[in-house]
Formats: sequence, C-alpha cells, structure tokens
Amino acid sequence: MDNPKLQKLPVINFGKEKLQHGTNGWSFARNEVRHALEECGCFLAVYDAVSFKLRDSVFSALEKLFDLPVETKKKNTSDRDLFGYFSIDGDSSNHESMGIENSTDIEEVKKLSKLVWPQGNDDNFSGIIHECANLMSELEEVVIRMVYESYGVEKLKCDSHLDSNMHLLRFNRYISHGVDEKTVSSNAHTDKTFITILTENRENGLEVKLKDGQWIPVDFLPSSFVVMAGEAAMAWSNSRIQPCFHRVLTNANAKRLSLGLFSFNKGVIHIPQELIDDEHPQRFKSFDNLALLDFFLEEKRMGLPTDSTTKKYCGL
Ligand SMILES: O=C(O)CCC(=O)C(=O)O
Ligand SMILES: [Fe+2]
Repeated sequence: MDNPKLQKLPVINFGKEKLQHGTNGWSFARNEVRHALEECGCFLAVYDAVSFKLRDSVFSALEKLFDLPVETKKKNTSDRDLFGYFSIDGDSSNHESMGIENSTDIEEVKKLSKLVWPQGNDDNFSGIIHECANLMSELEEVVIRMVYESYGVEKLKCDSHLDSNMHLLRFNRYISHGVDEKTVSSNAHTDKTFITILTENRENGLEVKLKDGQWIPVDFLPSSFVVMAGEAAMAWSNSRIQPCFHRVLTNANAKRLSLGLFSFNKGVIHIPQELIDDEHPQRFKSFDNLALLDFFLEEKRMGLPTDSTTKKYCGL
C-alpha cells in the first residue's frame, strides 16, 4: 500500500499545446516549473513527443550496446572523467556508463556507433539515439525558456544561453546480483549541469531528496522524464532554485538502464540582475559551467569533500 506520508514529485504535462509559447497552457506550466524547481529541485515531465515505440527502440539499442565486450565499450573515451565509458564494481553490483558529447549532432552519435560496430549496425542505432536526444533537448529548451521567463530575465539572455548549450547524452546500466535488499548503485549527489533530463527502462531505482530531507522514489509515469536542476541552475538563480539531490538504489537481481541528457553551458554564466535585490543579495560570481565541472572532478579525484563545490568555486 502507498505510504500516505510519502510525498510525490510534482507532475507537469508537456503535451504539444503546452509547448506553444504565449498560450495559457504555457503560462500555467511555466509557473508550475518554477514552483517545482524552487521547492523540490525537480519534477516529472509527461512528454509524449517521445513515443512508446521510440522509447522501446532506444532501450533495446542500449541493451545491445552494453552487451558488447568491455574492451569494445572502452573505446568510448573522453578527455573528461565520467563523459566516456566507465565501470564501477561493488561486491554485488556493477554500474557501467557510456556517453556522447554534443549528442544533438548526428555525426557525434555516428562516431560512437562506428567505433563500437565498425562493421556497421543494422538497427539504426544512430538514428534512434539521435532522434531521442533531440526530443529531449527540445524539452530542455522549453524548460530553460520557462525558467528565464518566470523570473522576468531578458529573452536575449535566454537565447544566448541556449546558443551556448552543450549536451552530453549518457547511458547507464546497473546490474545487481542475488542480494535481498536494495543496493546503492549510485551515491547521493547533485549534477553540475544547468538541467538534467532522465528516464529509465521499466526497472525503478532513482530516488530524490526533498527539502525536508525525505528520500522519495521516482515513480516514472508512461512517457515521463524527470527534470532535475543542477548546481549551475542553483548558482544562476542566486539560490532560488534547489539543486536536486539524487541517488540510485537497485533491487536484488535487477538490470536497470537509464538515459540522461546533461546540459552544460559552454560560456560564462552571469547571475542576472533581475534575480538580485535587497532580499536576495548576490551569492555567486559569474562562472564557467564546464570549469565548475572540472573543479568538481579534480576535488573528487583528490578525495576532497564535494558537497559544497559550487560555493567553493564561485560563491561570494
Ligand atoms: O541512472 C540514473 O537514474 C541516475 C544517473 C545519474 O544520477 C547520473 O548519471 O548523474
Ligand atoms: Fe546524477
């Protein structure tokens, strides 16, 4: 039975009519987005632009990708830790991840496909993955436009933010073996992104932490994606938006796949004047989002605590 004390995440519908700027549906959804990000740091977006058929094709393509030999998967490299292939093995679990930088460019998706299937791939891996990445990035653009608009920040600033957006598409597979309880497959963390958009196959596991400290499981609805605010959105918003703390717990003998679009800004992010006033004095300096990520990765490599990386990097 549902625990009545367990809160649920806000659910916001992103049907076609809500995506039309200037409609009542848009204004209503825009207010819900701001409220959800300020209160929870995340929400569930029902977004049927990604059809069930496309979803199924994406997850079966990812299953084939992860079923490749480790040596092949290791060809997915990147200059940044965590952007290419990595694997974390625990006593009873295994978490593997692969990524495609600039995934809204089909050539980048083809590059990975050619690397791991040099003889060719008959399942249209690139087409399917690229279509899904593009649809996810369209949702992300709508969310970012709504966020800028809800705070009355100039449209030009929003356009320039979107022009310098960089997307990393990342796939995760978590396998846990014969344990009775849930296994922590990904420790609690916040992303260093502006926005992260995630979905999963049928196996649940993602949990988010609410303001009151309660961890709640994300119950994905059909056609839904969780939209999470990252540290960059928190700093940009002068701490109005909460960064979303999340973790992954997998069930015994489960195989879970997830797909996430991580957006970083390639330029320098300035804290908008519209978000600074007597009640909200400026809390962060202008900062470079990717440099913030590199700073975090370096601190992590050195084994330093990373719970207040952003404050340390660009806090005032
Ligand atoms: O697999 C998931 O649902 C979450 C993955 C995640 O938090 C991450 O890749 O940063
Ligand atoms: Fe994450």
